Amino acid sequence: MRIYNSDGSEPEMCGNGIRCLARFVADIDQTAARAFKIHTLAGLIVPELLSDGQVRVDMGQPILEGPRVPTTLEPTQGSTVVQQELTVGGHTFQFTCVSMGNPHAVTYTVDQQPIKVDAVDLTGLGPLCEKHAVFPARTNTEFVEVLSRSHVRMVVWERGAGRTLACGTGACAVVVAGVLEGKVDRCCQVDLPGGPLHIEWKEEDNKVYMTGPGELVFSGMAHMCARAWHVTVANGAKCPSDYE
Ligand SMILES: N[C@@H](CCC[C@H](N)C(=O)O)C(=O)O
Repeated sequence: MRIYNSDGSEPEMCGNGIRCLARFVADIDQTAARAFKIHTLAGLIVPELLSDGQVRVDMGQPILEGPRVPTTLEPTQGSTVVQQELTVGGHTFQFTCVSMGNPHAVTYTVDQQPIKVDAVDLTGLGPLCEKHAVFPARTNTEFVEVLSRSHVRMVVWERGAGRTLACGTGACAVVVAGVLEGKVDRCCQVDLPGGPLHIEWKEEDNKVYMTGPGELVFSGMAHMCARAWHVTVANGAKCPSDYE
């Protein structure tokens, strides 16, 4: 799977995208397997269709070493950046930095107070975080409110895409960061503006598992460039006119 942000940049992974891809493949080929191994720039990712229609995804192990996230923020726990202070837009945040193949900066506090997501100035702060010099590959930024140890709310400013309704890799990073900060349990519901995701960071294998929906919203046809036709033809179309 390859994916592009709306600014044209190519991220390593997309949690929403991989659930949608699994749902799409299963819907167009009812005989297809119920679990898929999908190569991404973040490595092998394994989504599985559940009997209740949800998609559970083995998202792999989080990357926690600061330079590999990447961030130049000073590590606070071994090589991991946990609750490191950074002032952005006149406010001080405590960022925990996690890579799920793509980089995330997660904060549960603003000016030493717990975040209330409804009060976050996402369009003001998001671009400043995304392009801050301490994030050399830019970053996705998650602002999180704790409802209980097994339930949080988040809003996200995505690298290359801005405000979005949901971010699967972001929800995973939020739970990993929350566990590292001692704020949430390893199994946690994450409410996003687009709906909830269930995240588990398993102690046994150190992998993060994401469960959520993938739903058909619309279907349509598009004329694609010559390069894209190779993909379509390889998938069985006889000629471009099949799609006209
Ligand atoms: N903007 C992200 C890539 C997309 C993430 C996605 N929304 C998700 O669901 O994980 C990036 O540039 O890393």
